[in-house]
Amino acid sequence: MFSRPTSNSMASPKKKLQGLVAATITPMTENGEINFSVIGQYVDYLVKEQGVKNIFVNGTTGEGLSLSVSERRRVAEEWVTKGKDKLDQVVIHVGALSLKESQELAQHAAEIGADGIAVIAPFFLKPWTKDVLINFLKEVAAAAPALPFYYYHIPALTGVKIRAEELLDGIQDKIPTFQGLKFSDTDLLDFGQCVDQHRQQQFAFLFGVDEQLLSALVMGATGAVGSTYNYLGKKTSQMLEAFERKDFSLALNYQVNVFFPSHGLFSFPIKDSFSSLSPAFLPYLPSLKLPSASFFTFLLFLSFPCLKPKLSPLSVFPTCLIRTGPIWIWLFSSS
Ligand SMILES: CC(=O)N[C@H](C=O)[C@@H](O)[C@H](O)[C@H](O)CO
Ligand SMILES: CC(=O)C(=O)O
Repeated sequence: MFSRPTSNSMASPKKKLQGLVAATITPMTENGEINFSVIGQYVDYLVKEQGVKNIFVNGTTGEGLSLSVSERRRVAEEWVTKGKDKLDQVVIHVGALSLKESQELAQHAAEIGADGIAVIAPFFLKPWTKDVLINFLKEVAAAAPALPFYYYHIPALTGVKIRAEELLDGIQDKIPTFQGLKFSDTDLLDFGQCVDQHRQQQFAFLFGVDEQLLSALVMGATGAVGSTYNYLGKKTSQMLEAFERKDFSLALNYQVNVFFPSHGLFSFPIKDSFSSLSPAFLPYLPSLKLPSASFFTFLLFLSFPCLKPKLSPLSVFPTCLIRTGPIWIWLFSSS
């Protein structure tokens, strides 16, 4: 499973990023400040309870693009510090609309000792060709010349539809630190072609649609980055083991029964479920006002009591009731 040999093709060889990578949420206090005090606890939870030792910080799930640059820097620092000697790799997402901010974050990630950086395509004034996008990525990567660089392909959110396969063609000539792709899209043909066309280079091919991971394994994924590995890390490892043993029916059973129920749940309800860590940040705050988020949170609570590792289902119930209160009021008043 996820067992490609380590790369020696880049300027600064580092251990290869493989296996499960949890896209961490960013804990906040009720008044919207970052709650740094729980990050150490979060690291221990991932390692001990979920067996996950790689993290992806300030990405989609971490609401990185809703944070200020200074908050992003401090969040990255805290994860690196608390993860020291406990986590294998800490990858920091440093994408931004401003090239200068992105470069600042990349340089900062290198200074604090992160293990890699990832960048999404700028999504407001968008790059309209592959070359324009590559030029942007190249300038960011150059700000951290010793760090492995990952392109974070998430076209549904960025609106940048340049196929990953096209982007990867010749990418190491432009970005010598290019080390892999985080592919958050359902186009498995594009993903499979990326893997197939770069077998020699030993890049990391990290899949990012958790509900489809099994299909991506078949296409040659070497790892997976996702929000659900925060709380389904153990179960996903079991799916990976089943896949490795070629027990495809069991692997499919995991994929369908464990992941399909959570399909379409993005960071805010997932975050609600970790309410001991924080509510969601703007623009999702206050998540209590989002009926669907509250509803899904409730379902999530019922389906995955493990989400609140320190709490018993009984102690979680009043919280569920309070959080889903608006839904019940709405349901009763509209019936
Ligand atoms: C849009 C988004 O947040 N995608 C995540 C990673 O890229 C996934 O891990 C999803 O959260 C996950 O597949 C649940 O739908
Ligand atoms: C899932 C993921 O990679 C992210 O939240 O950015």
